[in-house]
Amino acid sequence: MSALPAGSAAVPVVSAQGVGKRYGPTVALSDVSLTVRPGESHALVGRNGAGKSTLVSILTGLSKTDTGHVEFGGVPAPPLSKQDDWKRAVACVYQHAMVVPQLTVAENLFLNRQSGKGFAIGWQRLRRQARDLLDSWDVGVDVDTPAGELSVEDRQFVEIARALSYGARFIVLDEPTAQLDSQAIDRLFARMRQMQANGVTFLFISHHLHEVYEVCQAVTVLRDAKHILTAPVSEVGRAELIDAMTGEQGGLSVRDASTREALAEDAAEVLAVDGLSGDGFADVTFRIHRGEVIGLAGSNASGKHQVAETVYGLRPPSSGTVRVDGKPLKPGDIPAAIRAGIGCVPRDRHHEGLVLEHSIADNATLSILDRMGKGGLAAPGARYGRAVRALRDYDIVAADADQPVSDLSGGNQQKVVLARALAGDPRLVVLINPTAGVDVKSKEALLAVVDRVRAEGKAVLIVSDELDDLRLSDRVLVLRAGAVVAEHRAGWSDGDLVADIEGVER
Ligand SMILES: Nc1ncnc2c1ncn2[C@@H]1O[C@H](COP(=O)(O)OP(=O)(O)OP(=O)(O)O)[C@@H](O)[C@H]1O
Repeated sequence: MSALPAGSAAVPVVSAQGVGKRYGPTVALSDVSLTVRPGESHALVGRNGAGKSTLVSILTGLSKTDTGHVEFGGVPAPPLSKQDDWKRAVACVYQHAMVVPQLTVAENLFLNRQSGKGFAIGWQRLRRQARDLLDSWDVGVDVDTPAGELSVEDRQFVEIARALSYGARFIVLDEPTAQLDSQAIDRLFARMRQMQANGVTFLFISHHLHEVYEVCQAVTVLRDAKHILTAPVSEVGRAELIDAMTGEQGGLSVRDASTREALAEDAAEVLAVDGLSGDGFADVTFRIHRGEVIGLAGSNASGKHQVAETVYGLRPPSSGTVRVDGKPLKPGDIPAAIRAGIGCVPRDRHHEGLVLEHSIADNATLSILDRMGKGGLAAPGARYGRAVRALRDYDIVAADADQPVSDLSGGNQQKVVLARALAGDPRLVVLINPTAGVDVKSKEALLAVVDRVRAEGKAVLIVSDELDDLRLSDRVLVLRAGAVVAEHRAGWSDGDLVADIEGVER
């Protein structure tokens, strides 16, 4: 396939018409069309399971349509067997790294593309080519760094540069902001605008609708596998967008802790963290009582994740103590934390959260197998029953509870992780970015579940980049450079909290 005709407003960069896709009984896409114009950033939004990733897999040559057809720049998409042709047309930057972590940036960029006769000459040229490529797109990353050591932000830029080096000028960004803090998001958006000005077109997937308004010019909404609307962003209001996504009228409501009754004076203490220090944080002290929610806020470098991960035993502290119900917790020991009554939603559901090839029922009950039957063998009926309840309680879109978790959309996988965290009736729930990848409406449902378990008397620790997640908190502790620098009681204003997170005066 030849390179895309650039800059021609008449010929769409990509045009998908009447696309249909089934997975067994599941209709993932039904008669979906999408047209993306050159030089725009086009948002693709929809609730969890709406079909966004399925459409992306078709637009990037990873899977085949059952019906319909796709064109790039007016030319029919290549057959799936011609992956090099696909690479010249389009690339997707996923939330999860598509680089080989042990290899350097230069090797990742030009892997399998080395030329030059002698080995030594080849390597030098490879490094120079890599540096030239990154310089030409203004990406300030050292080409000798092992890719596994890159920040998420730099890794994404390297992957974008790699796509551009194949000639692709159409790039799909699949929830690119999910793991970035606000400063990194600003940098990403600035870079997107700069690349757009240089002829790059983006398809941008995000559950954060304000980002759609900030960086996109057009938006397409999918719902229940169908195309609902495509319009210029300037012509669709936020409420209308949410209505299109949900098929219902009415906005969102996330309960703010300031609207509920104050915590009882005599509420028992569940978690006591004293003088806790470790990798990336120092001397952190706080308490959480029954029925109380504490939020931890800060940039990605603030140490907030490390504090929470130390509480649930993923990391050993260098000093300080964690006590649950007055009893010291064995440091760095997750099973001990679970036995002490801690349930957690970890930071990365793929590595610490789920057994992807197992069913929803297995995953949702993983933390409580020992309690459901002798020797960890729970009766299949009991597990299935619990899982069916989880599907309902957590708004999980799935064919049934026996479906492997790997078949679920990203947001629905996250809901299974939350179901599992709460399945064991823990005393303390530690939630790290609990609504990452979860659509706006499901987020409301998940936060309502967290509020319910709080009302039942559990203690909750929420670490999140999202202000909506933190609104449930009685108090939000702000960390900067590993230290708690501010505390905000429920009812804080967004501006004040963000100013403290960023460390700027207001
Ligand atoms: N490999 C698969 N096998 C079976 N079903 C699948 C498979 N991949 C996706 N599905 C189903 O297809 C539907 C669409 O999923 P898709 O991943 O495209 O949603 P999404 O819009 O990307 O959601 P999210 O926002 O949660 O990422 C879902 O019902 C999902 O369970």
